[in-house]
Amino acid sequence: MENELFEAARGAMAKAHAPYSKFPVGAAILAEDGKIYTGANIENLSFPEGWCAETTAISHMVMAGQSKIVEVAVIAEKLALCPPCGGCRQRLAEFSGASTRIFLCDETGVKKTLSMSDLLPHSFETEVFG
Ligand SMILES: O=c1ccn([C@H]2C[C@H](O)[C@@H](CO)O2)c(=O)[nH]1
Ligand SMILES: [Zn+2]
Repeated sequence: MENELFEAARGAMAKAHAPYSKFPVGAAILAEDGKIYTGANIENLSFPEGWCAETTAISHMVMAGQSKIVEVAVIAEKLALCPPCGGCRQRLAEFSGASTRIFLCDETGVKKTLSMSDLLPHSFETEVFG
């Protein structure tokens, strides 16, 4: 599944809209239903209005009715590895467990595997919202 997720993330990266940063990113999420949901970064001329590949993939997963992430793969065209940004770590954590695996890929495959708790230790938790 690791390899399938890598291929899906790479395919998603090809759809990035990143004319400003020229930094295409692709993400693929394996959800509880066994399906893969993909995303790419989508930038905007008004720079802060763009968003990340992981965020697009989460949107696709949620709109398909899924709320549990099993595994994630992320790939960028121009970096050896592309660990999710802080905001995406928080968004991924919303639908993950501490041991959910995140595969950091380059163009040849999975290069590093981290857990959600590696990426976001001491994450925000509260019982205030039930
Ligand atoms: O984990 C990351 C980090 C960055 N980006 C995007 C945001 C922006 O479009 C470009 C450069 O930061 O890469 C992602 O999609 N995911
Ligand atoms: Zn991000």
